[in-house]
Amino acid sequence: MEKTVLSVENLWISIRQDKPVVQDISFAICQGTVLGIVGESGSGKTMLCKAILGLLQHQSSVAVTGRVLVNGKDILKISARELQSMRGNEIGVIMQNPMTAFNPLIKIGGHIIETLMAHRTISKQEAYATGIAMLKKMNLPRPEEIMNSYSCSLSGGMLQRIMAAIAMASSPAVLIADEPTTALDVKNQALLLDEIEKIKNEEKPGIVLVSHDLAVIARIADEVAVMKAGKIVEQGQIYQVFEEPVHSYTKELLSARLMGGRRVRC
Ligand SMILES: Nc1ncnc2c1ncn2[C@@H]1O[C@H](COP(=O)(O)OP(=O)(O)OP(=O)(O)O)[C@@H](O)[C@H]1O
Repeated sequence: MEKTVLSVENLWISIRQDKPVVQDISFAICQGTVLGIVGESGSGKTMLCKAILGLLQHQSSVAVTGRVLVNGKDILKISARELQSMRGNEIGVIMQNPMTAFNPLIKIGGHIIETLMAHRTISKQEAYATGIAMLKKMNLPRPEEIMNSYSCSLSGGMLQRIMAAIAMASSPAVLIADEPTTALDVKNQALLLDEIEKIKNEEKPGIVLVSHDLAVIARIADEVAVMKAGKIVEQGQIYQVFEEPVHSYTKELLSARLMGGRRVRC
């Protein structure tokens, strides 16, 4: 039996004492398993990801209760310093918009070397060589040229795969990917999904993958959770939920996808 790397228990999130935007969510993810999260806009998917990344509990307007255990450590209880070290070391992230993830004034090589040196005891030269190897592993062409480029001169698809490489630099136990393919064209979507599949099979993190695109979830995820209005309304193995949905909202979502013979986003 694979080890549980992420366990979310009875998570509630409220902003400014309004109605909770995440309500009593619980799930667990094992090593090498992908949990896909789907649901309507505003259902709380991104807030859930932010809570797992420990980005919410220190905000005065946000109340977070429950437990988020990464490798057994509760993200919601640890100090800001411990959290900083866990992010990058034990939790990696691929965000939706690669353009905003990189400082436009720092070369890609600078980002990669800084990340590697923050998490490993290595020299700048070793970090450079490791960076080149990481980019090669993500099937990025001409890695030396990429190291010497600024983000504005690279495509969104390339930046997204570079972000995936950086996220995996310290082999984190958990990878959070919130809408990683949304800003990409079909070809770059496929390339990024190839890389995420490779990461899943070779490095075996537990992956939370949020996507509006049910085809993306169907391709990569092992399990799926369907969110509506802050709650998980249905959860299970991908083939089970997609082939025999039980909740009316899941049925609606799946039928909407095929409406008019065209694929639509949920
Ligand atoms: N900073 C904020 N202040 C107030 N409300 C917020 C804030 N951020 C998010 N919300 C609210 O929290 C709820 C959940 O938002 P969230 O971004 O998690 O939804 P989502 O499922 O990721 O949506 P989408 O698919 O459109 O990205 C929404 O009702 C949203 O309006």
